[in-house]
Amino acid sequence: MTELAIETRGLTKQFDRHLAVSDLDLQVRVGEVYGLIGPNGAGKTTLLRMLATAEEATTGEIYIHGERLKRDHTNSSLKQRLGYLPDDFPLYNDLTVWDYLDYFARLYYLREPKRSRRLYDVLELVQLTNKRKSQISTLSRGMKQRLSLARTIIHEPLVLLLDEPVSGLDPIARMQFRDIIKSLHEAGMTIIISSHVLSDLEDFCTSIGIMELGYLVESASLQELYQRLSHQYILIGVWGKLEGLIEQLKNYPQVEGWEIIPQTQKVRVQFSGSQRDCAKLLRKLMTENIAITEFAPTQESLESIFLKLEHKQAS
Ligand SMILES: Nc1ncnc2c1ncn2[C@@H]1O[C@H](COP(=O)(O)OP(=O)(O)OP(=O)(O)O)[C@@H](O)[C@H]1O
Repeated sequence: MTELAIETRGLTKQFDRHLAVSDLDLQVRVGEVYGLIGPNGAGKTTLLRMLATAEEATTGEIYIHGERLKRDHTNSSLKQRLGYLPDDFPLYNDLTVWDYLDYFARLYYLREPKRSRRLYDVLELVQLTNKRKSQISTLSRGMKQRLSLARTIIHEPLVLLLDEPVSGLDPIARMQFRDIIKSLHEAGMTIIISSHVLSDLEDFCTSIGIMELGYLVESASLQELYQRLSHQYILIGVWGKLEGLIEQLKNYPQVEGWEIIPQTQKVRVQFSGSQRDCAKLLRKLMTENIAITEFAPTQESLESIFLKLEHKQAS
């Protein structure tokens, strides 16, 4: 079994009488991008704050790479492995991008020449190299968020905790931010990223957890969710009449149904087979002389899978 980067056991946070996080057992494997979804007030921020040691747990335990994480000063090297981007971290508007990052690098005792090299590397990763001399106040919101991410990873953490990092960003800024997360994932980092919108996370998470009212109500790898709940669809286009295609579909065991798309020569087929079965269907249609112009298998979107889980608030 792959090593766990993050594990919590019975993690609970109570504010007065209110349970913000309730008896939570979370497991995130090394190298995962774990999307934490949940409506406002579900407990995502509180959970991330506890993982980042910014908040004390009422009860329960946290393990990072198998080592118990404590809030006291006994495990500073373990804390160094964490990078935390809160949802409201202030930037110092009067500083330049370079000076800002340099300041944080010094806090982590990075010395020259390593410090400058690290700054250049991080700036390149977040695509802000040409803005290094700009004052922070002149940056766009997307650039500021990428700069915050740069600050979060300056000390090369192994585990990254990101609280709603793309909320409030426009679609292009979101895409740029997502591309950086993908690079960090490829570099082997373990990442938890929260959002109340599933579509923000869908294209790069490897696992998803759903929180509701302090509870982790679902936690699974995307692969498992797809296997459990997804249907595959194949869009098939033909040259000429559709009758020949429909005849073939009627006799094909894994075809569960189809729908003709009006005013086109296309059919949307619901298919229960694997990728290999898909290839077999295509070969069969070709040998039956069906003039295929398009054959596009598509997996059901994560959004519609989540609706089936009936966590409607989260999806
Ligand atoms: N310091 C605090 N004192 C009292 N209650 C708190 C405190 N922090 C959070 N809460 C409560 O705990 C619950 C969970 O809040 P939390 O911010 O963790 O949720 P969230 O899922 O991150 O929501 P959002 O998407 O709005 O950030 C909420 O009901 C909130 O009001």
